[in-house]
Amino acid sequence: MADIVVVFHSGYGHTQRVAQAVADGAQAVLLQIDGDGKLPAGGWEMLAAADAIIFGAPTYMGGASWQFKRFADASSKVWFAEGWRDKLFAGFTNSAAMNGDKYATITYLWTLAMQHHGMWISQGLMPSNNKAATRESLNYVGGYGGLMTTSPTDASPGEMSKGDLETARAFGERVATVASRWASSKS
Ligand SMILES: Cc1cc2nc3c(=O)[nH]c(=O)nc-3n(C[C@H](O)[C@H](O)[C@H](O)COP(=O)(O)O)c2cc1C
Repeated sequence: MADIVVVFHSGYGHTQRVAQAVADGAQAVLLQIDGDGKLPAGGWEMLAAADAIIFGAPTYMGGASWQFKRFADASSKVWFAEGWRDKLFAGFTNSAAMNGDKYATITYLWTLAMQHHGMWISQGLMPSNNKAATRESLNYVGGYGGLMTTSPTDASPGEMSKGDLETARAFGERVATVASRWASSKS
């Protein structure tokens, strides 16, 4: 089985819930960036050992939270040594508005993966975009480049859409499937 790490920041717990669902689907380890933008002890080593890294950040003011960006900037040390070259990457974001400029965050996560010479895994589910679709349908938010989920500003993490969490789980499963194919093609 591939070694997958979900590295994420969450200011108020919503993105954390999504991260948990992604990790459940991918059978991945969770690595939380703290309120100062730092990883716990051993975090960089976990990332170095991973076959696939899934980035997660809430969308704040049309981009990733500053704590995630601090982590990203700190990864420049890894970048110098090309330490993440040819790893698999994927990304997700949660925000309050259905659009809310989430795609800007996904684009940033993709750019970070590209700077590290990585391979990007897309969201992988068709959107639920017909009249029969409901808020709890899979990929109702309609992401392609990465997983996008939505929680209204007055909703607690416990009130997140079950459909979004199922979508997150399916996204995690996709990363695990691709990662195991990738690992077997290298051996
Ligand atoms: C500083 C700040 C900026 C935000 N900017 C956006 C935004 O640009 N678009 C949006 O849809 N929601 C925005 N939101 C709402 C958050 O994305 C939303 O509450 C999200 O669930 C927070 O995730 P978290 O609980 O993991 O921190 C913003 C929230 C904060 C606190």
